[in-house]
Amino acid sequence: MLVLDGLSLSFGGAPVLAGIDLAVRPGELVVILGRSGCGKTSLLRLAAGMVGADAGRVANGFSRTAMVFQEPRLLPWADARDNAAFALKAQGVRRGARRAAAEAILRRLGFADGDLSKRPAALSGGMQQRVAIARAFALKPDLVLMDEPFSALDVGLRHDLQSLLRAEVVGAGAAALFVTHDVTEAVRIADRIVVLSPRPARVVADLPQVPLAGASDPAAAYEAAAALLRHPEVERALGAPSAPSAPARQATEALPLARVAPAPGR
Ligand SMILES: Nc1ncnc2c1ncn2[C@@H]1O[C@H](COP(=O)(O)OP(=O)(O)OP(=O)(O)O)[C@@H](O)[C@H]1O
Repeated sequence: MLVLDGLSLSFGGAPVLAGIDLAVRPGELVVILGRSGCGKTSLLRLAAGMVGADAGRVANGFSRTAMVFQEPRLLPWADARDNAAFALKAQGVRRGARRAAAEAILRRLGFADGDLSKRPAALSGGMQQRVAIARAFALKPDLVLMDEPFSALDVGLRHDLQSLLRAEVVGAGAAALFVTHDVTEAVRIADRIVVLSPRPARVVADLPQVPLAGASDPAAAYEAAAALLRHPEVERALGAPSAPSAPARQATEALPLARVAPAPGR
């Protein structure tokens, strides 16, 4: 289990996180949802042990933690296969075995023969991000920390990878802590959605969900997102307008979604 206990953090005296309590259990995908700049990445970096908190503590009982960042952070001189195999090298896995493992994951992520030996400069942004995801999954992590990993991808690929994340990571019994500001993404993948307030971030809602990734009805995610936004504390935290009267609410039902969710094809 990963336990974040009373985490507080400031930058230059300005509070960013104000007493965050959160637990992530094996087999659970927890989404952290909050407005841009509210402190989501900072919280993930604390969870990863990359920075220390001003107060509180992080207890990580998982044995293999992998992280996927917003940007791919690939080695420019190494091809896709070697980049995806990189973390296995540090674990002492032999070259042939680690390249085979990396290749298998890259193929599941949609890589064709000709792409496996391309260097990052010859890959699209979406392909580079898939290499970064393969690098994390190759470790067979029991905890994955993901910082808006799909935000640069087109909507079809994003949906494929959301389903794959649930199947490969959560389906294998691992846990994931996933940061996003996209409400529809949150309802597609989450077992629980933890909503943060604007700076300084506090947990304002911690809501169980039935994840919709792979659901055949594309409208289901929008309906679930709209339902989430009807929680007053969620609506306030995500910056939607204050609760309108019933007739006004009907007239503007789609408006908060347009503000917090990416436009189709982004
Ligand atoms: N190293 C740093 N030094 C000073 N301020 C920082 C540092 N890192 C983050 N901040 C500030 O802390 C606040 C929270 O940043 P953070 O990146 O955690 O937010 P976020 O919710 O992940 O944002 P986004 O959704 O835009 O990625 C921001 O105001 C940011 O400018």
